Amino acid sequence: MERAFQRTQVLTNHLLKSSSPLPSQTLSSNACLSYSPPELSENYAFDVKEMRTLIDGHNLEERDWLFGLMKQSELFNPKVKGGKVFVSPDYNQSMEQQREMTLKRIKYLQERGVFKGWLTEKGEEIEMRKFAGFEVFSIYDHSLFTKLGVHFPMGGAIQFCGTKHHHDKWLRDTENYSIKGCFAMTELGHGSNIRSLETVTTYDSNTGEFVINTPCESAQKFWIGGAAKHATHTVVFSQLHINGINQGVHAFIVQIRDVDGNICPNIRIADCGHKIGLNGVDNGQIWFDNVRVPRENLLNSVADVSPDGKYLSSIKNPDQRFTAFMAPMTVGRVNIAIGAVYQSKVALAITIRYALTRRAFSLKPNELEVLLLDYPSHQRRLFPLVAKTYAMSFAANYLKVLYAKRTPQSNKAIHIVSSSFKATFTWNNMQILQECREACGGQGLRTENRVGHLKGEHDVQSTFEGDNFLLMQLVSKALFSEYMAAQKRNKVFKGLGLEHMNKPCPDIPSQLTSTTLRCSQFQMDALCSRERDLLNCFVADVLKCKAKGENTEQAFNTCYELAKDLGRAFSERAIFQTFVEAESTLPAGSLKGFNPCHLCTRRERFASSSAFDVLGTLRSLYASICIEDVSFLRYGETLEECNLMDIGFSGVWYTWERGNLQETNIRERLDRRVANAE
Ligand SMILES: Cc1cc2nc3c(=O)[nH]c(=O)nc-3n(C[C@H](O)[C@H](O)[C@H](O)COP(=O)(O)OP(=O)(O)OC[C@H]3O[C@@H](n4cnc5c(N)ncnc54)[C@H](O)[C@@H]3O)c2cc1C
Repeated sequence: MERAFQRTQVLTNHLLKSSSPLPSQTLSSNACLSYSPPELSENYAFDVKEMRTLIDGHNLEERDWLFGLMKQSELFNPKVKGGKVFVSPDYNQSMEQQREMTLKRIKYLQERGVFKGWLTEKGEEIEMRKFAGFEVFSIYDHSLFTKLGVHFPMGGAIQFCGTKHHHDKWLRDTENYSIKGCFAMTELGHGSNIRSLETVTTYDSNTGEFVINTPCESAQKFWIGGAAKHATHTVVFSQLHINGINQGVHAFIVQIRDVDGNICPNIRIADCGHKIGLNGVDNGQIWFDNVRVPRENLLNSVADVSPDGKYLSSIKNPDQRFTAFMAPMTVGRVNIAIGAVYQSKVALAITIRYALTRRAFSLKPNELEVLLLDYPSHQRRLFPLVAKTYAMSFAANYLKVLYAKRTPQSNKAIHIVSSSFKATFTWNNMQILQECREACGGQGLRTENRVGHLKGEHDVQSTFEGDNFLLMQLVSKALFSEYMAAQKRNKVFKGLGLEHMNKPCPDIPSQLTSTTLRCSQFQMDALCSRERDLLNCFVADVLKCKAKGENTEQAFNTCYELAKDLGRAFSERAIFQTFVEAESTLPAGSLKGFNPCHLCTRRERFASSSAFDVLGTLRSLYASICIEDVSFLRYGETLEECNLMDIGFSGVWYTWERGNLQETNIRERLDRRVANAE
């Protein structure tokens, strides 16, 4: 017995020791474990604050205040490391705990006045404040971002689809979170195809009430963020049947829980359960069993029903009415797009810091192992993604302003640009997260290091608020309509950046020197040529299909591949344009005219390149990634043009890497390559 006790004692001591950190004197510090944050050891050749002002773009103080609020509260799990406070969710929490935590965080922020004016004030300033807020939430946690991203759009639907009595009745309570909102559009049977929703609402003129019903299982609302646990109200999207005529999809405010959180009569709710990410959001299913709501709960800015049951709308065309209903919903898409940019920034910041710390292999015997970021292959993996993220930042800033300053005339452009940017940014984001995960090796898989975890959290971005694939098709269809309208009325292209179509096709210079390749005009010409080429091909192919008897939808279906390429070409040209515009607004100074890659200031081979201009280099890099696109090669008019584009890509890289080869004639390299190939 005593021996057994002794053995247990020995084992207990052993286990206790092995679970505590190893005593430091047993291991000497090794170069591969020493870490100094780049901001301490690197001599930045540019003004970091100036760069932040440029890429964050607006409401910097507001953002810092929000970060400060998070750092002050235990709810945001603050931890002090190296004299700095870091906040991040506790990744060990269960789904239920994460949901409760998200709710508590929202309440904490609300009590400190973060959402003040978000629904009750109007104008550009408040819109930009909201965007800044969403960007900060997205840096912290996708669940916080998304839970607010379904609550405030419900408020937005009331704001835009409702009229004064809705505003007076609902907006203040929604803003101060005494009403917790959700947005019930998707059904089990219909997600992308919203026009075919199966929920049915009829009007009872005897009581002056609408009656909302889920007539079949496929009509149950599905995936509704906030519905499973917390939401008290929802905006329901439903077909409106008046006197036996279906007037199409309309939106109604419905209370689904009372103040104590009990589910209201004739409503059934189920939980969608655990997801691959975003578990701090309680997604739910909802069934409406002939739920009655007052006539006033129809959001009636576009259409109304009179007390005696007459359908009234100034928009007679059902297609236009549907578009008018959906127009205010673009804000969700804008928010997702801007959130994706910040996720890319988070992942790249973590990965590049890791690459500035981690050493692997020596190139010569007995030499210090090489830092990951000193490997050209590692630079090649990460720097194009940095360039992409800068480009997306400028494009996001443009999109926010476009939305904040919206007018009825700009709604179409917002719809098309937000669709294209949402799809492009979220796809880019997933590509960046995957590359970053791999570039962090095994550490990328540790949840605490965020990068791998973010993949699961953000995967849904390509699906909600419009499936990316379908959004890109929508963009191409819109471009087709622009083209046909311009031709039919014999008018010039105006808007969406398509004005280049009014000019002759740009010339690609025969002598492509590195200076030409780095010139923004050449890059813009190249991207415009690709867009022009694809748009011409797409229109020609759709018209050919129609001539063979297909209707327009069938023709779009047949030409899906061109539609996809055209959507991408439009996006990349539009994004690039915002880069050039952002650059042109800057005075020459710290951000124009320093080392091409501040991440590499201590690398010898960049030491001689201090005359470079970081934004110009990142812009060239972004252009080169786009120009590399296979579809450009496929649709280039001549073989020579294709090859020029091909060499354009390597040329930009080549000059960037070598730094001082300003006068290299890239054509010579092309000729050599073509000769070799033959
Ligand atoms: C975590 C999460 C949260 C969500 N939150 C909400 C919410 O709060 N409120 C809400 O209303 N909804 C919400 N949704 C639903 C979301 O908006 C839908 O999932 C989305 O609209 C896609 O619909 P679907 O899932 O039915 O996909 P489907 O429409 O079935 O699409 C499936 C695939 O088919 C493809 N496809 C569809 N049609 C075509 C076509 N014509 N041609 C070629 N390909 C096609 C699509 O590209 C897609 O890849 C949420 C979803 C998730 C996963």
